[in-house]
Amino acid sequence: MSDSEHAIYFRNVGKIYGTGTRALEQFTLPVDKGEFVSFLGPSGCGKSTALKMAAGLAEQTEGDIMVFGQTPQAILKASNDIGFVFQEANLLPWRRVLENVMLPLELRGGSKKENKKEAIRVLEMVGLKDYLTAYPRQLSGGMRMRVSIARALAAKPKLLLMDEPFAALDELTRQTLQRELLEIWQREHMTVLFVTHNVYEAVFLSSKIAVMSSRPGRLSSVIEIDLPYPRNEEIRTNSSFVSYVEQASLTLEQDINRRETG
Ligand SMILES: Nc1ncnc2c1ncn2[C@@H]1O[C@H](COP(=O)(O)OP(=O)(O)OP(=O)(O)O)[C@@H](O)[C@H]1O
Repeated sequence: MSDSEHAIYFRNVGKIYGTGTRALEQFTLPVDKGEFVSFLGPSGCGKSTALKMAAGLAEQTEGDIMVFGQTPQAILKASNDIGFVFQEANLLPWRRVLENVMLPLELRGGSKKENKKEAIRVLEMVGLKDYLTAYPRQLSGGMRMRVSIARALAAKPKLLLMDEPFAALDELTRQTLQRELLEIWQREHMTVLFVTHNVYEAVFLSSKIAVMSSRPGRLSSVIEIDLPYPRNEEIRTNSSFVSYVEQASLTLEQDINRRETG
């Protein structure tokens, strides 16, 4: 498979920050187009660093990263193919919901009418069509995160990078948003890279989990999650689901034990 046939290819990637901290080492991971891949690993193992480099917001100090066959910086400059969602919704408080979602489209240019139509389409998709004129302060945390997701989707990214987007939400809201995200992913045919600490979340969402070792982050193992989509709530009690959770937890624990005894 050539590089352009992969959504992302991390090849022997290393990152040493200016402070001397080594965040990643020899990190290699190919991601096929249309996959849903989670990065699962202990705090500080370099998950966010890997995501930022894929977005072109930070640069690796070793190895290379290709996104649809190009460098992330080239993609960032030339297109809106990469969308980013952070743990905080990061909405502009003085802009209404619709205006927040229209912002990236406005920055890109195009007709106001078309931009508005697209913003409404994605807000409908995340279940917020009745809140177009609300301000962020009038929304719950889960609703604000939906706006943030809608804003990322408005530019129709081919690759969506999500850095612990549901970490600050209560468990029920988190589960609802997980289901909604999977529906959107399937409908829009995107590739998703999703950072999480949460083993259950990683198994529920992913077609593949990249388990990372503690800092400097390396790839410990890749777990293919062979559970059919669409995935609904019942799957969480399915015996295969439970054994994937055990497998991922064990891989994480083994790495921590190795570090403590090694
Ligand atoms: N801008 C920076 N300058 C210097 N060091 C940094 C910078 N960003 C991250 N680091 C360090 O790099 C390491 C990896 O950080 P990173 O945020 O990528 O980890 P993470 O796995 O996403 O952590 P968490 O799960 O806690 O969010 C950490 O030791 C962190 O302190």
